Amino acid sequence: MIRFEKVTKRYPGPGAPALDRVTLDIDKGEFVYLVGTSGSGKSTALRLVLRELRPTSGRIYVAGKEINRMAGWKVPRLRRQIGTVFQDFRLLPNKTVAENVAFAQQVIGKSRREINTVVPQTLEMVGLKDKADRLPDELSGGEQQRVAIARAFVNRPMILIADEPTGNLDPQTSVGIMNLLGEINSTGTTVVMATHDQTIVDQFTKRVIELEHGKVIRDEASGSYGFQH
Ligand SMILES: Nc1ncnc2c1ncn2[C@@H]1O[C@H](COP(=O)(O)OP(=O)(O)OP(=O)(O)O)[C@@H](O)[C@H]1O
Repeated sequence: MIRFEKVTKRYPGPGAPALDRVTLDIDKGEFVYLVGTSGSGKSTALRLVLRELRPTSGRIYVAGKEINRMAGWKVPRLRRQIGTVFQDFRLLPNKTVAENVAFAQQVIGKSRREINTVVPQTLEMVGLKDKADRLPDELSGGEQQRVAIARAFVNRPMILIADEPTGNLDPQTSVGIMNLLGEINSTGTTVVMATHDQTIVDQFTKRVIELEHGKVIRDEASGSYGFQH
């Protein structure tokens, strides 16, 4: 589903590359944690998958297509197949919960009829059916993250990218978010989650890919946050 072949990314200026000849393969339906200290290249890797950045060298395939050779007009279609969730939720503050989720469908031209069916279903899935008419700032952090996940999932993407989704949440709320990401993964959506959350990685055991100075230093099918000696 996602394949990096000797991918190097250098930002302008001096210094080591942010990613250095990274090769990895993530299959459809996998759940993968991307771990590593701050600056190790996690966000860079995620942004490359979205084609928000272009690699300096190497090839990146998403769903069998080499995305750097893809014409610019096809990039929106690529991004529609990838849901994104961030640490800071990024909800539209003046729109209600339901409107935030509906917006993701409106921008890709879904009919009102479909939106009226799918948005309530998705809000039910994330446990927010009763809060559809609230504004984001009337919700807890965990609830806001559920809205963000509903918005990312409402178009049933092939891939869900989550960059520190539990970074602003307390441990118990984080567990609820992980259960939800697990549920989404069980529908066949590939989940790639960059995280510093050791407790979560050790509790919800999944494949772990660790980056250090832009290189893959560990890739374990069922790993923990830190290397186990
Ligand atoms: N836009 C940019 N311009 C220049 N250098 C950048 C840019 N974005 C990231 N970098 C550098 O690339 C390296 C990797 O950064 P990246 O954000 O991918 O790391 P990260 O593992 O996601 O870190 P964190 O855990 O803090 O989010 C760092 O050295 C960083 O300073």
